[in-house]
Amino acid sequence: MPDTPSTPVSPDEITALRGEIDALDDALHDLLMRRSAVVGRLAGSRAKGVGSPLRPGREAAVLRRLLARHDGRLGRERIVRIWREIFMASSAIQGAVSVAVHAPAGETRLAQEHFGPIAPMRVHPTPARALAAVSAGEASVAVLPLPAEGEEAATAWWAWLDVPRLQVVARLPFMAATDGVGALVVAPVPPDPSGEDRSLVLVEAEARASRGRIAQGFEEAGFTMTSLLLARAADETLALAEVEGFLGAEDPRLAALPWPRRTILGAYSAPVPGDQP
Ligand SMILES: C=C(O[C@@H]1C=C(C(=O)O)C=C[C@H]1O)C(=O)O
Repeated sequence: MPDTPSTPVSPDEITALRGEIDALDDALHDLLMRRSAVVGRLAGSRAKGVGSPLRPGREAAVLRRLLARHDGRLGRERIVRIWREIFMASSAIQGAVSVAVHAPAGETRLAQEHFGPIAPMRVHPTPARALAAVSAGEASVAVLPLPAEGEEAATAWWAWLDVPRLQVVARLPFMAATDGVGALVVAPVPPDPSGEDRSLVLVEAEARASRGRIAQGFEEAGFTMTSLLLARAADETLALAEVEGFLGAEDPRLAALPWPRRTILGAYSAPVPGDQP
């Protein structure tokens, strides 16, 4: 409910308040122009090398820092929305970003919220087609459904992701959602750490390995697991674990897993709490 002022505001006061807003808009606009000039220097410095301009981990770190200092009447979710637009405007300065989506459960909305309404977006009938568009350079990223329990190992996109050429770099939405819809972003570049991350590890376990046994394997190797899902095939069980932290290929815990085939599919920022209802 909007607040209703207890005393009426005089026309003079309204004019003064609007004048204050105009001055603030000018200041915001000046800052946005200055910010884009700095982004342009970063892009021109070659510090970022070639390839995708997107740094999902850096974006998450910026947002987390701002949310930690946030105060006042703007909702936290609004701050995320405003900065998503700023990030995408900055990315556009550094190179075009286009999105290939496979969206059986409303993932297109998540993709639009994350990459903005201006980024070219194409919906593909299968995850494989969306990934092929990224491989062919037709799209910068693919947005794919979250892995789900009980998927067929033969068709689950995450079971056949061509890592390290393609990797999971972000999880949508950035702010924890209550409707349960989520998506993963796959890019032809490695993820970058945000400071508070989770990684995806795929292992190939024995055909009849129990969930408890697999979870125990991860725990005994020293991982803190946040989720585990299984895809059964005739001759093996594929297990996808989401674990705490940004995992490097040299992490000794990987070598401590009791299965010879283990692959890091990528990493992303841990979801940030949303607005309190
Ligand atoms: C400016 C950069 O590039 C992009 C834009 C960002 C921004 O506007 O802050 C942050 C991360 C990148 O997606 C950067 O790498 O820092």
